Amino acid sequence: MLKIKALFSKKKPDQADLSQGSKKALKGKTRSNGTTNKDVSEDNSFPKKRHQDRNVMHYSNTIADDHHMKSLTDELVTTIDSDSSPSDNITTENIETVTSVPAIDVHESNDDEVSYDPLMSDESLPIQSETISDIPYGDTDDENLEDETPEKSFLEQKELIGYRLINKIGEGAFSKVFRAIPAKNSSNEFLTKNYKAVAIKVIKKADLSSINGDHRKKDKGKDSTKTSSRDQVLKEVALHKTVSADCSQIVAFIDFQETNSYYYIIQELLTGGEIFGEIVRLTYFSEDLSRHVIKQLALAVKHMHSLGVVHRDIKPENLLFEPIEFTPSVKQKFRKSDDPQTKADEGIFTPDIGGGGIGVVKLADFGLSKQIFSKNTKTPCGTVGYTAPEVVKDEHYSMKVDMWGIGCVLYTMLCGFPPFYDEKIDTLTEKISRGEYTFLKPWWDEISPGAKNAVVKLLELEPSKRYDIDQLLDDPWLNSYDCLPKERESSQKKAGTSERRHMHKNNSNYSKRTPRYCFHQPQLLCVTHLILVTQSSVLKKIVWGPVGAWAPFLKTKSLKIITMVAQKMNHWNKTCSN
Ligand SMILES: Nc1ncnc2c1ncn2[C@@H]1O[C@H](COP(=O)(O)OP(=O)(O)OP(=O)(O)O)[C@@H](O)[C@H]1O
Repeated sequence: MLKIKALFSKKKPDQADLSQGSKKALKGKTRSNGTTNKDVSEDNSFPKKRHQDRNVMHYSNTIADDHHMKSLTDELVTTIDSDSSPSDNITTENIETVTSVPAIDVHESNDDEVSYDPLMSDESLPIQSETISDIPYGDTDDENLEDETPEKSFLEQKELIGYRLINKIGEGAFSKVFRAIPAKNSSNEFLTKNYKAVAIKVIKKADLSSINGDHRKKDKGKDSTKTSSRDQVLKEVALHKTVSADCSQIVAFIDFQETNSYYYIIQELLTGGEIFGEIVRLTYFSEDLSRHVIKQLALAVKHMHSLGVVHRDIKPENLLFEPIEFTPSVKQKFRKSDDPQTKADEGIFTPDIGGGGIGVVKLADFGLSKQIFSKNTKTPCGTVGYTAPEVVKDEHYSMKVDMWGIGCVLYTMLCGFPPFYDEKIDTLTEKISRGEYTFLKPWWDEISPGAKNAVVKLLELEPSKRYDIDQLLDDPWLNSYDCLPKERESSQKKAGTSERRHMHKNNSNYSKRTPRYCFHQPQLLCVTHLILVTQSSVLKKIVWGPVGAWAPFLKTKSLKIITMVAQKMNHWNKTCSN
């Protein structure tokens, strides 16, 4: 089955992902463009709206009634079924009728396009007919002028209604992500109450059809490809909208527009960027900071699983965060494997707030998410290094694949390199299918048995023995705090599940020792960056068609990564020769 969603998500092996993510981290982040963290779902005031531009279709943000949801669901299920290859095991027995997926209200404004909202009355909708060019730029406060002045004139701006693109903040394989502001004097101005700025993922339709290399689709002709890509985007949006409602650990969905040339997914802006970049910056996270991230991720996954939705692409690149003020350590603590010259200070961890500049963490990117309605699904997807063995082995899998992904993230945060890596995709696949990973010395020497136990329970080969999300949330390590006095810790534990929502502090109790080890260089995160930077042809050997399809589109990695790797290798070489 061709998962077109995978094409949107430039799915790639883990280290390819790492390289991609670090590119952004290394070029630095803008952490000053604040937005409130208020969940959009709290605001019921989104108006139903339409505009009369014949070139633009508007998708209102309202939740449709059951009838509408059923018709969209039927359409999506049809899409899934018609998109399946014989090897897929998604049957109608496995798929119950979706009643929880809110439909996207699609309003016809172009005669060539289809309307999906038979129940929406025109009279009930305020008219939104302004275009961005109608909106004056000069009505901003002086202090906000810089934040609100577009960096340049973006092509993508032309067809976008009610938002002003300010600057590009990210790029996927088939999308660009912009920081934008709800335009003043537009019907979106009310959004500024909750969102000073938003993130807009722009997918160019032409790019989707040009990269859709699935031979089955080609056989069906261009139109079916176009329809399938569109359905896939609508499905991603519908799932994003569903799962982000009432969950503050998931990036909020705000709005969606489709125009002649683009899809625009408007979402909450997380100004810190990806957790991945922070792992590269800090080399690894302390146990308390790792907990801080995993707890929030676990709550997001708990919410998704309770809705029957599996994310299927949990990785550090898909965890975004809001920055917090950094408080330097009074005396920086090092692990014995650290290079004191280059190890960045994580700073002081503040309970309920975070540390290392990382505050609120939210799960993003629902391009591979799927609503499953029974235990099993069997669609190959995901990012190779973080993929569960049952997926690699092409067996049935379920929600437990997300638990494996959490295990990979936890492992990576704790030590700074992923649990499974091999230059050769075939060998990597083998390692994953055997669950072959180790707590490598010296990097894992100072990591607590509790943390290791959590990793072991998450990276359990047999899905039925692997932690489920509730077991993870009850894990003793996840609910203990290195930084807190024991009395406070036990009282926090007694407080039960409500405590799960709080963040905890670390004053770091790691011992400071001088490193004198010969490092296993190829296992290290930064070296794996280098390997993939220089040997990207490896990516073309990816076993899965859907994943292979994006391989040629992977971008050349930043020179800065190579420079950083060279510096680190220089240090390791020196250490080895001592
Ligand atoms: N809501 C957001 N707030 C801040 N940055 C974002 C947001 N959404 C995406 N980004 C940034 O834009 C980049 C690309 O976004 P996204 O991952 O959604 O695109 P994609 O095409 O799905 O990419 P991928 O191929 O990695 O799945 C990400 O690296 C992320 O850093």
